[in-house]
Amino acid sequence: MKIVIASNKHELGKEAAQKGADAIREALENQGEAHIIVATGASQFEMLAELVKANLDWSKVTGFHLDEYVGMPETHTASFRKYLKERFVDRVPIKAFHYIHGDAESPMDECDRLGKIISGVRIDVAFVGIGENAHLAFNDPPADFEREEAYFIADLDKACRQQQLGEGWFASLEEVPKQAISMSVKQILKSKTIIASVPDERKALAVKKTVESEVVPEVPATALKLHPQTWLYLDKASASLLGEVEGASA
Ligand SMILES: N[C@@H]1[C@@H](O)[C@H](O)[C@@H](COP(=O)(O)O)O[C@@H]1O
Repeated sequence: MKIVIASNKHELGKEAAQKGADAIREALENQGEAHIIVATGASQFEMLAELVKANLDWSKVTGFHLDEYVGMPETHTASFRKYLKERFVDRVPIKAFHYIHGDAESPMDECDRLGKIISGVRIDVAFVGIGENAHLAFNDPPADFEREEAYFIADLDKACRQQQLGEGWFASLEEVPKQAISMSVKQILKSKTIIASVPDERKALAVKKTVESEVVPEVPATALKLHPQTWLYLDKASASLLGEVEGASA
């Protein structure tokens, strides 16, 4: 895992977006098309704001949605579809974007539908975040690193729901859904390049555990270390609890 420590979250956004755009460009040059995974959350704000400015042939890029709450209508302020639409999809002339319909009548069928679409597709870049509990998408601790399905229904525990509430997308804990449709760890790790954008002090402990612990299900984001092309973008605040990190560039 390569670690880059930027001076602040805006620089982080610029550097992560540039790395991602370069990887997309390379895929376009080599294969004539590119497939990407896009995450949501406050941690992706600056990166996405820069990525949409990248000079790329977006008409040859297809996107996949990382996770969404079960039962969530697209109009809700916390909807990840709404977020992706407003901050990414509507801002670039992208070929296609495969949203997770959290409010599908059968969430299981929705997982199967998306699983069929993504299976066999070469994913060039996955843009992800890491939660305060070190989750990856909604692979909460302890995460199942061996899960084969591309998408699954995750039960969200109180700690996870509390974190979502803390970010300000919901008015009360009762409003935070108890389930989500999430991409699996295995599916995320199939991506050729993984770009994890993780700014802010509230992530400092999760970052420390991710970097310093062994690869363990109790710290889901440690799975990123199994991948040879993971780039972890931090700012000074999220890196503040790290000891001397070998190979980190400031
Ligand atoms: N499940 C989502 C993930 O897709 C996101 O990458 C991560 C970090 O979120 P945030 O950036 O809001 O801290 O946790 C959220 O809850």
